[in-house]
Amino acid sequence: MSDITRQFRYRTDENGKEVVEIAIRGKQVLDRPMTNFSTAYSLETRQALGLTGLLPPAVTTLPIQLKRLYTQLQRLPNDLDKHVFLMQLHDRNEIAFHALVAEHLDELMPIIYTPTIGEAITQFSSWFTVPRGVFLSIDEPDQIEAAMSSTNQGPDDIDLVVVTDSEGILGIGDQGVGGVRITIGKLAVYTAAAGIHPLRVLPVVLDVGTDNLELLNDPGYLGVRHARVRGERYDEFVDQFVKTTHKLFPKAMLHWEDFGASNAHALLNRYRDEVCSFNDDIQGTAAIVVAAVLAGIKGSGQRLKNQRIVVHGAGTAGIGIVDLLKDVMMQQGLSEEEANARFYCLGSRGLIREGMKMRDFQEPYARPADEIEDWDLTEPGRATLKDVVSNVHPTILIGTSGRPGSFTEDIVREMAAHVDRPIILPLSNPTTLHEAVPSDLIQWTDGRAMIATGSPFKPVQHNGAEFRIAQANNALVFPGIGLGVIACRASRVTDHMIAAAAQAVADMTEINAAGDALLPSMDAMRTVSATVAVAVAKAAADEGVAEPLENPLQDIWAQMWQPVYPRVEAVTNQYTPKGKNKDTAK
Ligand SMILES: NC(=O)c1ccc[n+]([C@@H]2O[C@H](COP(=O)([O-])OP(=O)(O)OC[C@H]3O[C@@H](n4cnc5c(N)ncnc54)[C@H](O)[C@@H]3O)[C@@H](O)[C@H]2O)c1
Ligand SMILES: O=C(O)C[C@H](O)C(=O)O
Ligand SMILES: [Mg+2]
Repeated sequence: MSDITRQFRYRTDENGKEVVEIAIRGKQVLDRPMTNFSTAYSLETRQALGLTGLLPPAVTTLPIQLKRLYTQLQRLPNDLDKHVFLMQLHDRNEIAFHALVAEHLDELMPIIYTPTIGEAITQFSSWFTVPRGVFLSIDEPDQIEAAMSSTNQGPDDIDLVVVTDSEGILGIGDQGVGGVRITIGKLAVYTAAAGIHPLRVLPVVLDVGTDNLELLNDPGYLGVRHARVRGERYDEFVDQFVKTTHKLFPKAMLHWEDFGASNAHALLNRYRDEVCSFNDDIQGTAAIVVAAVLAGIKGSGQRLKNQRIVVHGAGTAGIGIVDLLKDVMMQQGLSEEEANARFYCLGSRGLIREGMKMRDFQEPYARPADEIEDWDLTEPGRATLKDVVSNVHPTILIGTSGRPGSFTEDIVREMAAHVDRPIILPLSNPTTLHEAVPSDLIQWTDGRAMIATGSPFKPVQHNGAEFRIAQANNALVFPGIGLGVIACRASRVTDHMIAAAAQAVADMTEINAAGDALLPSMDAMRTVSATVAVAVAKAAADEGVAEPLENPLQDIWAQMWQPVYPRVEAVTNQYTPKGKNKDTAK
C-alpha cells in the first residue's frame, strides 16, 4: 500500500481546525466530492488550484450555497426526485450535502433515508448514475482484496465499514445489487447524527446474486445475474470478505445491514468474538426499542419483569429485541426461564410453539405445545395474533413482521380493554408496511396507547392534546454506538454496550402527560448520539474491550466532524497513506 499516490488529504492543524491539502489541479478538483467547494473557493485558492475560468466570478459561502440548493430541492415534485437530487449533490459536493442535511435534519432524514430510500433501492438500476461504494461479486471471490483496496485507503484510514448482502432490505426483501444504497444511506446517517468523518467510511455490497425474479428479468439490472448463492460458497465468500477487511482496515467496526434472518443471526454469532462487529437490525433495533419500552414502563410506573410481550414477526429485528429485553429482565432478577416466559413470538405460522418447525434463534421462546389447548382458536391448530392477544392480554405489542395493517382495530381494542397504557410499536419499514398507523392506534385506545413507529409519522391531535410520535428507528442509536466504539477504539461490541446504549436513550425521556413521546425526536440526533457514545465507551471500558476515555464527553465531542469547508492548502507533494496518524487521505 505504501506507494499509492494521494490526491488530497484532510488533517487537523495545531489549533484543532480541519485543513485539506490538495495536490490535484483544475477540473479534477471540481470532480471530487470532497475537494469540490464550487463557488465558495476564494479567488486566491482558485488561482492556486488552477480553477481560474472554471467557475463563475462571484465568490460565495456555504450558507449562500445551501440557500440555493434548498430552493432547487423544494421545486422538485416528489420525494424520490428529492432523494436523487440529494444523492447527486452527495457525489458532487459532499460537504454541502452533509451541511444541507444537518440544517434540515427533520425534513431531509426521511428523504435520504427511510422511507424514501426503499423506493430508491427498488429503482437502483434505472436511476444509476455515478457509482459509490465497493461492489464485491460472488463470481470473483479472488478480487475481494483488489476491490477493497481500490479506494486507496491505508490501514488507519477507515473507522467504519457498512455491508449488506441485500437479502432483507427493510421489509421489501431481496433487492440485489441495489442494496448498496442502504449502506450509503446508513453512512450518511452516521455522519449527520454522529459526525463520523465521511472519508473514514466504506459502503460495501456483497453481490451474491438475487432471487428477485423481477430484477433477474430486467435487461437493465446492474447486479450479478443469477439466483442467490447459498451454503458453503456463500459462507466462504463472506469469510473472505471479513478477513480481508480486517487485514486492510484492522481498526474498522463492521456494521452488518439487512441480511436475511438466518444469515444475520449466524454471521453475528460467528464474528462477534472475532472482530469488532455490529448487526444493526438485531442490535441497533433492539437498543432503540428497549429504550422506548423502558421509557414507557417508567412513565406508567410499571416494572419490565412484569410485562407480557407479544412480538409479531419473530425474525432478525423481532428476536433481537426479545433477546435484549430478556437480558434486562435477567438483570432485574428473573431467571432465564422466567424471562423467556414473558414473550409470545409469532411467525408466519402463528404463535411459535414447541414441536413446530422453527429457526434456532427462535427456540428459546417457543411456548409450551399444550398452551393453546384451552384457547378458542380462530383457525384450527394455529394461534393467530388475534388469538394470542385475546388470551394473553399483552401489555406490549411489537410489530416487526413487514405485514401492513396486521394490528387491526379488533386486536388493538381487545388489547386496550385489559391494560391501562398499552405500549404498541409498529416498527416495520418503509411506511407502507407498518402494522398500524398512529392516528388509528390513538383513536382505538382513546389516547391511552404509547406508540413508537419505524418510519416517521406526523403528530396526531386527540382530545385537544398533541401526540408526538416517537420514531423507533435504529437510526437514533446506531450512530452513537459507532461513535462510541470509534472514540475508544473498542475491539468488540458486547451486549453490555448495547444495553448501555438503550438505557442512555431511555434516560433522556420523561413521560408525564398524554402525548409525550417515548423517544427523543430525530432532530436531537446529535445530542442523542453523543450521549449514547459516552455510555457505550464507558460500557466498553467496564467490559475490558477498550481503555477508559480520559475525558469522555470532550473526547467524543472532539471526534464529531462538522460539515463546513476546511481551510485549503494547495500542495505539490504526493501522499502515501500513513500507518500511524488519524489523517484522512485519498
Ligand atoms: N424500526 C427499525 O429500526 C427496524 C429495524 C429493523 C427492521 N425493521 C423492520 O422490521 C421488519 C422485519 O425486518 P427483519 O429484518 O426482522 O425481517 P425478517 O425477515 O428477519 O423477519 C420478519 C419476520 O416476520 C415473520 N412473518 C412473516 N409473515 C408473518 C405473518 N403473517 N405473521 C407473523 N409473522 C410473520 C417472518 O416469519 C419473519 O420471521 C421490516 O419491515 C423492517 O423494515 C425495523
Ligand atoms: O433502515 C431502517 O430504516 C431501519 C432498519 O434497519 C430496517 O431494516 O428497517
Ligand atoms: Mg435494516
